Amino acid sequence: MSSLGKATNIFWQECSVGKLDRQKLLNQKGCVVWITGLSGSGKSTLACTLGRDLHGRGKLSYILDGDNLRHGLNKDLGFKAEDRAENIRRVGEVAKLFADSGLICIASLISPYRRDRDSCRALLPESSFIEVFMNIPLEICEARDPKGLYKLAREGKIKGFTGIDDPYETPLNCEIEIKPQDGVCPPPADMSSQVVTFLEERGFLHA
Ligand SMILES: Nc1ncnc2c1ncn2[C@@H]1O[C@H](COP(=O)(O)OS(=O)(=O)O)[C@@H](OP(=O)(O)O)[C@H]1O
Ligand SMILES: Nc1ncnc2c1ncn2[C@@H]1O[C@H](COP(=O)(O)OP(=O)(O)O)[C@@H](O)[C@H]1O
Repeated sequence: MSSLGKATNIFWQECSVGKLDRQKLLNQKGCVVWITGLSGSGKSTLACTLGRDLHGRGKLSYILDGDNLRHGLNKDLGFKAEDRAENIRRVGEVAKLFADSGLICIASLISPYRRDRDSCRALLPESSFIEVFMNIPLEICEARDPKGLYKLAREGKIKGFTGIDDPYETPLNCEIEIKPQDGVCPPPADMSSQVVTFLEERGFLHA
């Protein structure tokens, strides 16, 4: 299998230990839980809670957090649409490798463009890309504003801030939606258990 970019004369190297062997070792199935939503919607909170809950069940996961990756792998990227697209493309490729290693990869990024998220989905085997939409209204995210970024965006001190003067395209085909009930957001433990239940029902928590 290969997908050629700029390089020519490159070949795919097969090895004798494969994904199924690794999954058997870990007693789980590799997949990507892709958490998308506005800044302040609770993506990192869900990612960390889910990571801890999976760890408690003896399941190996790894978190790819947009904010964190922008300190290293993606430090050369800003927030214009093409930079966000490259950000998501890189993280999608890394997530694909983690899933192939047998891990439950938890990616938490705003990932505001549908096309970019769908490209990541297309990298993964059927049904192993699980899109989680943090459907939390802007007013709630803005009221939380833990980093003070919405305030700066409203004051015009940050340009192109998602939800203020930059777009967020809501998912059309997500597997899981997290949203307030009667105006109240589910607590982190409930958000996480919604995802754990999905993973369990779809057989990801066993080889
Ligand atoms: N202009 C603008 N728009 C949105 N977010 C901004 C911006 N500038 C800085 N930040 C901070 O960057 C974090 C989002 O990074 P991501 O890599 O997840 O963004 S994206 O997926 O490429 O859109 C985001 O983190 P979260 O609040 O955790 O979402 C912000 O802390
Ligand atoms: N389910 C929740 N209920 C109440 N507050 C939450 C919930 N999830 C996250 N928060 C709070 O909202 C803020 C933003 O959460 P965070 O996980 O950093 O969002 P994001 O990663 O999407 O920017 C934090 O202060 C966090 O403690």
